[in-house]
Amino acid sequence: MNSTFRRTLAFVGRYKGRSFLAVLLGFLTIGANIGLMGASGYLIAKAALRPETVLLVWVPIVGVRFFGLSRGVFRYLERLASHDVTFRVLADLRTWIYTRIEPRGTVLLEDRRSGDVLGSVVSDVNELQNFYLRVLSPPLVAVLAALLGIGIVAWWDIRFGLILAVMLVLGGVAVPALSHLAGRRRGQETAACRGELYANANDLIMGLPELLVYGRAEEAAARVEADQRRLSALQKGQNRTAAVASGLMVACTQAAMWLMLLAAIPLVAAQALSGIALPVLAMVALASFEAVAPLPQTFQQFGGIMAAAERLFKLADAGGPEAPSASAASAAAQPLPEAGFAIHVERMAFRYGPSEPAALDGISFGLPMGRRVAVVGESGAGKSSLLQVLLKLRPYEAGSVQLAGQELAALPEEAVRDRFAVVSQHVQLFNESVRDNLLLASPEATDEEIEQAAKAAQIHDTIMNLPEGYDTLIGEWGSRLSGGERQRLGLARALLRNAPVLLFDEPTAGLDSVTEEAFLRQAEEVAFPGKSVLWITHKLTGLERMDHILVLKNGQIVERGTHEELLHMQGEYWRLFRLQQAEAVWQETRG
Ligand SMILES: Nc1ncnc2c1ncn2[C@@H]1O[C@H](COP(=O)(O)OP(=O)(O)OP(=O)(O)O)[C@@H](O)[C@H]1O
Repeated sequence: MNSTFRRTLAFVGRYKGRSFLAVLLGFLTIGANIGLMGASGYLIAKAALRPETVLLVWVPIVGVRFFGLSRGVFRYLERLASHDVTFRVLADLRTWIYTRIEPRGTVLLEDRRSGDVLGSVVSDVNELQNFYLRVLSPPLVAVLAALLGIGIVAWWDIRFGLILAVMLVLGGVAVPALSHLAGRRRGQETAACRGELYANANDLIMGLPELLVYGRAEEAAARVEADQRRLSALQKGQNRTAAVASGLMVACTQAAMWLMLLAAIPLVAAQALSGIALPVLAMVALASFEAVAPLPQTFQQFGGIMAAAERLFKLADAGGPEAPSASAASAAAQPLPEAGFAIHVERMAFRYGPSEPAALDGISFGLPMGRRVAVVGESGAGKSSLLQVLLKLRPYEAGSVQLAGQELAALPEEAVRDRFAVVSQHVQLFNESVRDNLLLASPEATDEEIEQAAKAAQIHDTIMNLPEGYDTLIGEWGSRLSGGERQRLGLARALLRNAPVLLFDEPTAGLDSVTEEAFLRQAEEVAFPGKSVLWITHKLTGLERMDHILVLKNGQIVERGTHEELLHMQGEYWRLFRLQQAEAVWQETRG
């Protein structure tokens, strides 16, 4: 918790000057209120004594006007300054978290549920806007303003200062701290209950068809209702605690005023104190409580804000230590050729973490320019890991990976990714127009180039049948696309990119054999020519088209050769091939 606080504080630390200005303005606002109340008390008392000339009350009248006006101005400036600091800190945080997760974006999304990542980035960063506004600034302002109030009353008599100090600590610190302690367990239960309610409601809505079919919908709805009832009860309890706390705070404020009067009246009676001091003391005591009024929120929100910061830092740290900057990596690197370069991998090893077993070990192969190499293997063999290393999403720990004779580790990430086009199993479509979705791969492509790519990938006719052709928003249409159509859009995207190396990551997973064959044919006709192709798959279909096949098992290459050579060997490849054939026959007879 301590280090989280310090790390969060460091973001505010960049704006020390502005932060202190905001605190100073906060102090001046409350100071003006104390001045206003004090001057008003003095004016009322003085006026009640019917002064002979208005000149005698002229100073307090000016004081009331001055403090009344300046309070508004200070409050406005304080809001401006504190929100300026807050939004600067938020902008820095967002940029920082983005630059930390961007190079490992796909990796992070893979490791966790993408909703978790989004939730963390959006709501946790938002939660942190309260760090300065609710946690940092109010206690500082409170201390300064309370000292001012105490100083003013202590000027008459030190005992008044002591009374006010004790009551401010009671009302501003002890009451909120106690109510926070009393409500903490209930707060945790509420958070857990809310999570359960969301999860159960989500299950109910998303799983409704299955629940209806199995006759369990009512049971699931009852669970959601029970959660809702429990949540309401917990919230009621929380509100009760908050109401008691705020009542106690008001009681402390009033008690401070009465105690002050009780202490002052005997002094007035003994003529040790002027009667005019009475309303001034009472009013200053009341006004001083404005300083501690926001502290209950500080207590309430501190835990939640620190938890949000902790989640964010965890997310940012998930990819390991801060990556060296692109410029540092590129300092020694020559630009990669635009086209036609070979990839060489030599005894490369990779693991996901220091305590993880090697996911890839002793990997050596070459992808000469214009050749087609397939990497095959069962689930968990290490295919995706290899792809991630090649795209520089994960660093290899030993051996060498060279693009055009240059070590991958020394090349800037963008330069590496620029030279690859990826067609993956999940073609991500964004809710933009079809054209914009295709332009993602190559923002400068002309309309003709887009059409050419779509025609080559045989998706042009499908697009032209849409209500607005290439300008149709993907939206609902995206979810109605068949698997084959999605893959063809992905292929069109990759074609538009016009990168020298094409990486296919399980491109035909989930496609039936007819669609798969059509996709393979299109890929071979329009995508392969003139490119280096790395085809990563667990499906051993269409591999006769490849120049070389690597068989991965437990992170190692156990066999290599052409489709025919590997079948002839009757080893791992042959075993996998026969298994898949048997499965296909079984599926057919079942169908
Ligand atoms: N994020 C991760 N953290 C730790 N280990 C991982 C991670 N991802 C994969 N692994 C492990 O690394 C090994 C290789 O996994 P990889 O995902 O590369 O296999 P794959 O051949 O692509 O499998 P699939 O076809 O199922 O995607 C496996 O033992 C897997 O458990």
